[in-house]
Amino acid sequence: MNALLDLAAQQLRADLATAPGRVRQRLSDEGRAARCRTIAELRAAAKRSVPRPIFDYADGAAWDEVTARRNISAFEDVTLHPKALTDVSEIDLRTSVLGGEIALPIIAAPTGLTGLQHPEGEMAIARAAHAAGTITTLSTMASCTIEEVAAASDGRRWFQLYVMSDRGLVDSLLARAAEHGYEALMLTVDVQVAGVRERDVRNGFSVPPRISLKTLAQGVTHPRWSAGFVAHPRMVPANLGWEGSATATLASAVNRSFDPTVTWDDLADLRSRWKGPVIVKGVMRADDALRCVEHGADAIVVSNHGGRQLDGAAAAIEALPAIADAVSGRAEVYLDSGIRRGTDIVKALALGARAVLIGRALMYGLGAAGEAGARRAFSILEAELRVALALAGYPRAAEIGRDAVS
Ligand SMILES: Cc1cc2nc3c(=O)[nH]c(=O)nc-3n(C[C@H](O)[C@H](O)[C@H](O)COP(=O)(O)O)c2cc1C
Ligand SMILES: CCCCC(=O)C(=O)O
Repeated sequence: MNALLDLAAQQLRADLATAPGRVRQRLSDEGRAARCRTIAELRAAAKRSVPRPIFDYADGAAWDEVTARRNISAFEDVTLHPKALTDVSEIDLRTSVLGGEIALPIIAAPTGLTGLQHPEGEMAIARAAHAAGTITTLSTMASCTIEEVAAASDGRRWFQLYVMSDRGLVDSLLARAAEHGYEALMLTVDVQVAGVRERDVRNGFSVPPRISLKTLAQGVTHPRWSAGFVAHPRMVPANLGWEGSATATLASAVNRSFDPTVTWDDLADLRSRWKGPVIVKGVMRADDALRCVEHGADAIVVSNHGGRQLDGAAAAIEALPAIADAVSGRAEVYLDSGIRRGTDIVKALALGARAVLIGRALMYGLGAAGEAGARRAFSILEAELRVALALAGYPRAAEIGRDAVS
């Protein structure tokens, strides 16, 4: 009995001695990130951590959000057919994109106004992507500058372009991206005009944020987020000269500055001017994919912008097989929109994608726990992908094919 009590007392003393360290760890970004075991848990943590309008900007989608939900449910409609008795002692996630190897077939999607989730914004995403051995894509609407992200982390970087009516601005963005080592240009073609995200409308989401009693109350109830925001307010896109501009809804700012006349001629023009690879993002039809190939695109991203643009559009995973068939190896095909699980990635690879891009998974991670949270998003998906490939009987991610799914 006495021996037992001694043991308990000893353990209690040891626990108390390490308690401050453990409390610090629990409260640290690393601790918060580590407690999230799934992308869904990162989402729940982000929802608690950042003001509601900022969570809604990332989480929300267009109109009834039907396509956003369908992006996820359509993965459930794809069935895996596991192959028996293959040696899965070594799982190889490597693949090559645009002539270079990446450690896993997951790339950071371009996201605008990322600095609202966390002041390190796209710098944190870049560090997390590079730590995972993959590529980061910087948005035209990024909160951090082209130069800041280039300086923040060594690794492969792509630059995503929205064609603005001010073509001088486009020229200067391209020149800065090329000068700072962004190897590929990703032209996004599904924001002809701003999609209507009703959560943003309801929340009065605007750039720069409008300060009201309601937003102040949000700030008070999210003190960790507020401390970051006050120290490094990243209120507007950093590369467009919008500093000091009057508050406007995101949709009206986009509709004022993006060029709705963009056509295939502009793709041809960009193709001839950009020296590196060109990727077209937001392709949902086989005929468009073929036209991209004819225009010299090196890669396309099958994407409906995470359901944030045309509600009612098909899920990206539904559009993928016909596009992969039409392209038939003449350009690389990637997919985004709805990736939340390792099995989603297995399904996308099986249906013809060489890699996937992730948008919200990283936004949730960043909102929940900054760079540690973004790293966590990569590590959760990587771990799930490893187990899913082993159980599917395909030890090499690059070799999974159509026979694995129906
Ligand atoms: C908060 C947020 C901002 C985005 N900003 C951009 C952008 O500036 N440029 C772009 O091409 N796509 C943008 N997207 C779309 C993503 O690149 C990607 O297509 C989408 O997030 C994929 O769906 P997922 O979030 O389900 O992974 C954004 C997405 C989110 C969630
Ligand atoms: C409306 C375009 C702004 C940035 C973006 O692409 C997004 O929020 O999805």
